[in-house]
Amino acid sequence: MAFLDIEQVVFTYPGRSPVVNGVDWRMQAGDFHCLLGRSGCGKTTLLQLAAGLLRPQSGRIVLSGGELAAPGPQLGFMFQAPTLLDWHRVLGNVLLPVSLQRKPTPQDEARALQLLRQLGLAGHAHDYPRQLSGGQQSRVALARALILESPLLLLDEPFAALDAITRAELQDDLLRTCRELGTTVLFVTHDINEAVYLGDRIALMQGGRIVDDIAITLPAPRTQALRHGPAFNEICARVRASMDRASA
Ligand SMILES: Nc1ncnc2c1ncn2[C@@H]1O[C@H](COP(=O)(O)OP(=O)(O)OP(=O)(O)O)[C@@H](O)[C@H]1O
Repeated sequence: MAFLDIEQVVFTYPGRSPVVNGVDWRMQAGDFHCLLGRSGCGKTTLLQLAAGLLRPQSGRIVLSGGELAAPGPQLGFMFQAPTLLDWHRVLGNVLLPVSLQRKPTPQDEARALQLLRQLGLAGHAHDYPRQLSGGQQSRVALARALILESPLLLLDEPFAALDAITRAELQDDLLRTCRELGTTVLFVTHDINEAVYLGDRIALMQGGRIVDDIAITLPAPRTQALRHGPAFNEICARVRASMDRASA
């Protein structure tokens, strides 16, 4: 049995043709799954279905053996914009998913501070978001997505707005933290290079369907040097060719 099982899922916005059109996709526990496709092919909609934020018109989504009805603590999210609360300090923002369920304990605070330390923000716990750079705000959003140690993390182009160096650093932070926690990840991107660097598998989406699901056979843990090697470029070319075949 897969950890997250998307079975024959169809979703249509009112007055349009189906945006997700019979998706079958199985994700194994502990794997890093990238969902790659051109703009407008339905990636965000599929992620929102996987999160329980949208309900499929037909088909079903099964998480750990149970049908998914609504978002809950089993899921962590991060979107393209950090969406921090301006009136809360960094620590309060990281603790928000806990605060929505109960009063944070000293252990929760210690965990939040540890995540901030791991993400290079040790000295910023009591700053407000407006005092941070864009990359630092994204790190806070990542810590917030990780605070509940949810078994499934859903990320929608979380680093798209960042400069290349900050983006590479955050990719490594994300990989390291998810490996340590054994998190299953669904990461939406339209960047082939990013998908190959991060993914254990890449699902290609085209016209509302998953048209390929490619295993990435690069060594782990990934290091930035890998990006300059022939194996990396060869896999990028293979993924590109598969995307071109699907859209031909
Ligand atoms: N709330 C909505 N109401 C109506 N149509 C929508 C809505 N959200 C998305 N769509 C349409 O559904 C299609 C798929 O959108 P979606 O955001 O899922 O694609 P995407 O692959 O994530 O795109 P991008 O990479 O540009 O973010 C697009 O044609 C979009 O215009």
